[in-house]
Parts: sequence; structure tokens; C-alpha cells
Amino acid sequence: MRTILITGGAGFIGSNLVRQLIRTEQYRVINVDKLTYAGNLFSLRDLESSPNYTFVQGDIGDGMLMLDLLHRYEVDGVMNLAAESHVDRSIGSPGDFVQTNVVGTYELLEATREYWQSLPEDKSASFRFIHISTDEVFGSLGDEGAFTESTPYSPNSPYSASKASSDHLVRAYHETFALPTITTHCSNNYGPYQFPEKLIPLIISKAADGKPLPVYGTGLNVRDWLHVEDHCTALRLIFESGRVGTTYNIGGGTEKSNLDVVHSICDTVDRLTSSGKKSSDQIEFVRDRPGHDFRYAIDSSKLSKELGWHPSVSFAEGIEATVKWYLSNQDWIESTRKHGYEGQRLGIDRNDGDDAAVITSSDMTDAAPNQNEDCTFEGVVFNKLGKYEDSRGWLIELFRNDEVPAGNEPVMAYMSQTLPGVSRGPHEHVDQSDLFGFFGPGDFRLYLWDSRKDSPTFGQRFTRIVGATNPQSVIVPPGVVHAYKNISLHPGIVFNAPNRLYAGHGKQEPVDEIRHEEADGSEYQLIDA
Ligand SMILES: Cc1cn([C@H]2C[C@H](O)[C@@H](COP(=O)(O)OP(=O)(O)O[C@H]3O[C@H](C)C(=O)[C@H](O)[C@H]3O)O2)c(=O)[nH]c1=O
Repeated sequence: MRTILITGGAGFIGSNLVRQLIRTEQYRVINVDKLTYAGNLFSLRDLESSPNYTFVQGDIGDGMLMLDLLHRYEVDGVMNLAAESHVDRSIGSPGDFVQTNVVGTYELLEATREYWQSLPEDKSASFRFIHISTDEVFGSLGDEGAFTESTPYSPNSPYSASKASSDHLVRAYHETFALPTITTHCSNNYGPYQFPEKLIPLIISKAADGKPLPVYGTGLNVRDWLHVEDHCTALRLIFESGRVGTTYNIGGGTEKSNLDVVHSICDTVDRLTSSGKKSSDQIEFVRDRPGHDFRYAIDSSKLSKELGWHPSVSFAEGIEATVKWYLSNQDWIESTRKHGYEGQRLGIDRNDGDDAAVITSSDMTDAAPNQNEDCTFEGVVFNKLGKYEDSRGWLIELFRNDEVPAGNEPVMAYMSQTLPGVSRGPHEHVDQSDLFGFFGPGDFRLYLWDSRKDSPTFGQRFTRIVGATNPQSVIVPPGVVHAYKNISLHPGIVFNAPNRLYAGHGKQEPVDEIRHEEADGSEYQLIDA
């Protein structure tokens, strides 16, 4: 039995690979994963009791930990799947990609080199370092042709540039130190356990929930779809018999335009849910991804000739099984939400430079149906916050007492930071009105409920996305229950200037707050739509 250290084994491809390797009963797997937003131990709960499976939480950038694990478990090979992998996120926060994909791979290579050089000859000869990369390092194709192993690198996104950099490091460690490395380049994977920010799981979830289906640009961009199970089989074969110092392309041989993929998903969702609706009516063409590669296609003939690998799952079977899996694994989808991602658009040009999660107007409609409607609750006043920018930075006027409606003039001010996915409230005040400022960093979903029995809008709810992408102030009068949740990927800031002192003069009086957070069966639930 060989022991493999899999990095990123709690991610999409990683967790499928861990499961496949354990199933063969020929491997012991040490899974080291940092558990970022995309790493999910829920994906591997069926393996928790397996004697051949060990999980360690850790970062590939922690070279000491990597070295310790390699020695402690007497590892026979490394398969490096730890990576930041979402192109849209790399537009908002390229630094995370450089850190994990470039610096992390370097630290892992260094630890592996030191360990490998300490091995006895027989063990060092059979040792392998497999680096899992992407076809995106080759850039974009026109209408014709396919990427081969000799296609020159031409990465277009911070994501693909960071993967290309890591590929070069891996190659250099082979050329310079003779570390037995192999690099693989795969096309777009799909299948179970894929984080629902990627096209296929995103569209399945939104189609099933009756939400708008965002298609970037014209929808004519082409991807070559590879079922994750086929990808993992190829990785296993390459680990066992691949030629050291070379690279292998792994593609599904299934080129499809994004629009075709979305239509296939819609048809499958409609058939499987027997809803009688036509999900494709929900398709919305939205602003294109910056630097959007037009077409990817992979020539896997080297892998087929040398190792006899061929994809075995057709797109028709694969998409049917994948849609079924997502429809019947709602608990897994829920488990991905704890880091605050709820299907919002990522990766549009940043408009104020402070947040990766940037939401377009179409997402706002999607996430909060009344985004563009006025709030009709008496006394609730929204105000768009203007940002004055110059070469030094920006300035926002949060309120002016010559503009604040009489009776709401602030007497104190404070700011709070709220972590991604975390909410504050719901609560209300008997006497106090709040004057909130949401201007970033962070985007918040603000919830208001009118609980004033004598109000014409009594019992109604209003939600709006406010913050970095939609800077707004809002006055919330007494009797209006309010809550907000940070729906972005970074800590967010909220300003508040109430018209009453917290706990009164000298903090000697009762706090004016009716809290509904803990109330059982409360009507004030933070439900998104
Ligand atoms: C999320 C989303 C995507 N798209 C388009 C953008 C692409 O043309 C296509 C697939 O997008 P996705 O982000 O799922 O995947 P790629 O950008 O092709 O990259 C993926 O495949 C390679 C190999 C990797 O290496 C990446 O790690 C992996 O994320 O659908 C939309 O039209 N709407 C959407 O909401």
C-alpha cells in the first residue's frame, strides 16, 4: 500500500480523488487542506472512519508542517491539488492566488525536496510529485485547434497566471534538483461536490430555486467538459505510470458553449423536478467577465497513447447524474454557505477597490427582488452616499444635520466590523432611531420589518443590498425591526449614528433594545428572497 499526501483534498477535485483512491484499497491517503471557503469536510464525511484516511488541517505555505507530515507518514508521493481556483475571485483578490498557488507551491516543493533527498534509493526512485494544473495556462483558443502539451503558455487571468507560475516552479525543481515531478493540465471539471460558484453547480442551484441564470457576455464561450471521476482516474494512472519530468493534458473531449450547457441543465432540472416550468426563461445575459477566454479544448492523445486513458462519462450521462446529485444533496449545498457565498456575482471590475465580492444590478435583482423599489415604510429614509474621489483617495459625507429629518439628529456615532457570513440583529428600538451608513468594505443584505401596529405597512418586510457596491445611509425609526448580514467575502464595516445615547447619559439607563435574535419561531428570519 502506498501513502499519498493529497493537498487540497477537501476541495472539489481533491475530495473526489481522495474517495477514488481509498476505494481502490491500494492507497493510504493523508489529506492536508487549509479549509478555506472551498474546502469542506462535509464532502468526505463517509470516509471519516476509514483506516486508510487521515485528515490534517494545514496550509501548503507552511513548509515546516509539510515537512513534518512527509516524514511522519513516510509519504510515497504528493499530489498537489491545493489551489485558489476560481477565475472570478482572482479578479477581485489576485493576492490570495499568488500566495497559495505560487508561494504555497514553492513551500511545498521545498519541503518535498528536503524529504525526498533524505529517502533511501529505492524509495526516492519511486517517489512522485504530481502537480495538478489547468488548461487555462495556455490562454484562449479561436474557433479551431486544441491545446497540446507543447502549446506555449499564455495565461490571461490572475488565476491562470498564478497556476502558470507554479507550473514553472515545478518544472524547475525537476530540471534543477531532479525531483520526480509530473504536471497535468485539465479542462473544466464538473460533478458532485463542486463549490456552487462555478458555472454548472451555480446554474443548477439557481434554476431549481427559480432565480435568474447569469450567462456572461454572449454565452458563446466554449469549454471542454471533463467529468471529475474521469479526471481522477487519469491522475491515478499518471501517479502510477506517468513519465517523470513531463506533462499530460486531460480533457473530456466534450466542447460546449456556455449557453448549451445552461440549456442542458435547465432541461434536466425541469424534467427531474416535474415543475412544469421552463427554467431557460430565467436566463439573463449579464456583463462579461473581464479577460474572458473564448475557447478551451484539450488534446489528450498523449495520455491515451501512453497510459490508455479515455474519458468514460458522456456529457449527457454526467450532467444528468450531476443535476440529480445537487437536487438531492441540499444539506451539502447548505454546508457551503457558512463562509457567506450565496450565489452573488463575483469578479466584475472593482468600483472602489475594497472588496472582492462585487455585485451587479442583475445580482441585486436576483438576491433581493425589491432592490430597486423604494421602501414605503414611514420614517425609513434611504440616501445614496456620494463618494468624492481624488488622487488621495475618497471621502463620503455620512450625514448632515441640515439634511437629516427633524427628530433624527444623531447624538453619538460608532462603527462595527462584521465578519463574512455573520449577521447582526434582528432587533428594534422603542425610542431610538438609527442612522446607518453602509459604504464598504463589504456588502450587506439589510432586512427591515415594520412592526408598528398602527403603520399602513405593518407586517411587511423590505430587503436591500447595501455597502461597497451600493453605498447608502438609512434612517431606521423606532418600531422597525432591523438586521443586516455580511454577504461578501471579507470583513465589512457599518457606521451608525443614533439619536439616543447608548444606555443613556453616563451609561446609567436601561438599553433601548428589543432583541429578536434568540426568539423561538420568530417571524423575523434572515431569509434571502
Ligand atoms: C460562474 C459563471 C461562469 N460563466 C461562464 C464563464 C466561463 O466561460 C464558463 C465556466 O466558468 P467557470 O467559472 O465555472 O470556469 P472557468 O473560468 O472556465 O474555469 C474552470 O475551469 C478551469 C479549467 C480551471 O482551471 C478553473 O479552476 C475552473 O474554475 O461559464 C457564466 O457565463 N456565468 C457564471 O455565472
